[in-house]
Amino acid sequence: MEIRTSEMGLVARVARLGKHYGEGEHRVTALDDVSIGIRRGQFTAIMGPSGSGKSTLMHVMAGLDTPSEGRAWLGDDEITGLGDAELTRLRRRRIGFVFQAFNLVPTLDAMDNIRLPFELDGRRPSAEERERIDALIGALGLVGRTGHRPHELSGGQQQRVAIARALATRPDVIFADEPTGALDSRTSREVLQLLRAAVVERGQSIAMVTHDPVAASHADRILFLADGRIVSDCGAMSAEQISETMLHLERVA
Ligand SMILES: Nc1ncnc2c1ncn2[C@@H]1O[C@H](COP(=O)(O)OP(=O)(O)OP(=O)(O)O)[C@@H](O)[C@H]1O
Repeated sequence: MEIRTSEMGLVARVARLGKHYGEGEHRVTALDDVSIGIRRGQFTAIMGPSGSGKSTLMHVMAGLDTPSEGRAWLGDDEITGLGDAELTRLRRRRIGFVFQAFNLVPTLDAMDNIRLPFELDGRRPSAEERERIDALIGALGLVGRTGHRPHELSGGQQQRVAIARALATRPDVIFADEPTGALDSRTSREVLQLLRAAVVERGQSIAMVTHDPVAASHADRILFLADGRIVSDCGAMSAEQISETMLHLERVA
């Protein structure tokens, strides 16, 4: 019998993953035989040169993209081969997303965007959840902005709404793609501290793609990708050590 993902102390994992685009001489290999797990209660950063496969790996792990080869699990559920409806349900219950393109609904104001995961799950936030949402709005400096629609907010404010939305339902795992990309350094630090608190205080798990060595230095573990493969799996590192590793990978890429 197969060992379950949870018994391995993981919240998500992939095995022998491959992802290709195009055919023949146009074929691009985005992921090449990747086997890796995201550990429960850890903040994992995923780094690597541009085009190394970071976003593809995160999208496959989160069930947003299907692999060409290999298998993927979210918790104990294998997601490879699941239909759209089942995948959507799993994602909604288990995952929070913070993506570069924010993925906010343009016609909804900030508060309704934050409450959207509850709405989609067919329920209203409980009193405790409403309190958590208010605390997130305060911590993210969004007080007074909750009635604004995305186009009335700056890029950084939109990103903070996306972060509040991802944390509001307290999902098992949060997938974040460049969550601090649109933020100034002070707000970045606050966002990273909030993500850390989700891990340390509430035992949630985070996988974060980033180019920023300072952002990655908040992580417990750093995975480095190059040419679609995991080339290094490290514990916490300083921003300087991370920059050096990245320089080395970019030189050999
Ligand atoms: N839809 C697609 N069609 C064709 N090729 C793609 C597609 N998506 C990604 N790729 C290619 O797959 C490889 C990995 O892309 P991916 O976006 O995962 O890299 P990344 O490490 O996230 O890059 P970046 O840091 O620049 O965002 C790249 O060579 C990219 O050009």
